Amino acid sequence: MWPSFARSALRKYTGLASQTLVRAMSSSSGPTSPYTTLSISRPAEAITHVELHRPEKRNAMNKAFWSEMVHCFNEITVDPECRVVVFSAAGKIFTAGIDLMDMAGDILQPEGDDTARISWNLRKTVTSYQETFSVIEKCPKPVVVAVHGACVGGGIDLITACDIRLCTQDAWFQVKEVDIGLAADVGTLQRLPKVIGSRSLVNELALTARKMYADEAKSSGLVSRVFANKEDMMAGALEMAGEIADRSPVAVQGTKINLIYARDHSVADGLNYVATWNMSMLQTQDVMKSVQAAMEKKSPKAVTFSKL
Ligand SMILES: CCC/C=C/C=C/C(=O)SCCNC(=O)CCNC(=O)[C@H](O)C(C)(C)COP(=O)(O)OP(=O)(O)OC[C@H]1O[C@@H](n2cnc3c(N)ncnc32)[C@H](O)[C@@H]1OP(=O)(O)O
Repeated sequence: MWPSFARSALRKYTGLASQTLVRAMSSSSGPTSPYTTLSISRPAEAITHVELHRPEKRNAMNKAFWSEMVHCFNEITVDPECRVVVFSAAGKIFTAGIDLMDMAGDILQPEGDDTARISWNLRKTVTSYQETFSVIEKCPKPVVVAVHGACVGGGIDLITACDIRLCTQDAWFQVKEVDIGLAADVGTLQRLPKVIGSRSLVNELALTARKMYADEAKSSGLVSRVFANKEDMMAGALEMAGEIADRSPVAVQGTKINLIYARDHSVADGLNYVATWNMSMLQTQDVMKSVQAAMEKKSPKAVTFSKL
């Protein structure tokens, strides 16, 4: 049975029976065309659910995955019906990271006639894999990621590119790359230090590949909430996504873009950027609508915002 807050959230956002949505959120039958590794659904208005869907291989990231993610998030970026994304995984765990069978050729036997060409091709491969997760960050719609079970290697690259991280009590996280002889190269080493406050802890995790469990993930700031089980987590993720979707998309998307800009620049540069941003965006009708609703003590849900 779903917790009461989840049932009320589900009713609030859709008016549909909660059990229908539970099924839509958590038991997709397989990948959604044109994808072979992702299942895409719309569990509630303005919310897109992206689910990793290779459960029999523990959602290992095969060749198809690396390009499907780029296609998927480019579509979401321009989809005016989507205001927020919930990202989760089907099956026993979140992900086992890179598919060690399918990807070995690209990494271990790169093509090219000489060292320069082999190196150049390998560089192109790495930068294209980086885009698989950078698209999450470049997408202006906030992404709430919900992790259960293991989140290994490439999984850390993925979740550190998301905006809000949730996990279950049984979740564990592992920066596994040193164990397979490489320096992580698709985002973990760049983003994890910006997520976790302790540089020492980041270094420890990346250099030893030790597992970090849910409680430490919470206390270190990797995740913001821990749930007893996956069902509760998906309800919590959907409720949070609903809170975001209720608000002005101009405000929400501008907030994501400015938070990421501020992370990567000085305070002075960030203030300059947001001043220029808001010299346009403050002119949106959404400000007047939102202020009026606040004055009338109405919730943002009561306001109709134009699509963006
Ligand atoms: C330029 C490249 C940038 C990217 C770099 C990324 C690097 C990384 O991701 S490093 C991390 C690599 N991953 C691993 O080392 C994890 C390996 N897997 C495991 O340790 C376990 O599978 C796991 C603890 C995650 C789950 O254990 P469980 O007992 O639940 O499952 P298994 O019986 O082990 O596996 C079930 C089937 O899934 C296949 N599988 C699991 N992981 C992978 C993988 N990483 N690659 C390919 N296939 C994987 C496993 O072979 C089983 O398949 P089958 O035998 O056909 O049933």
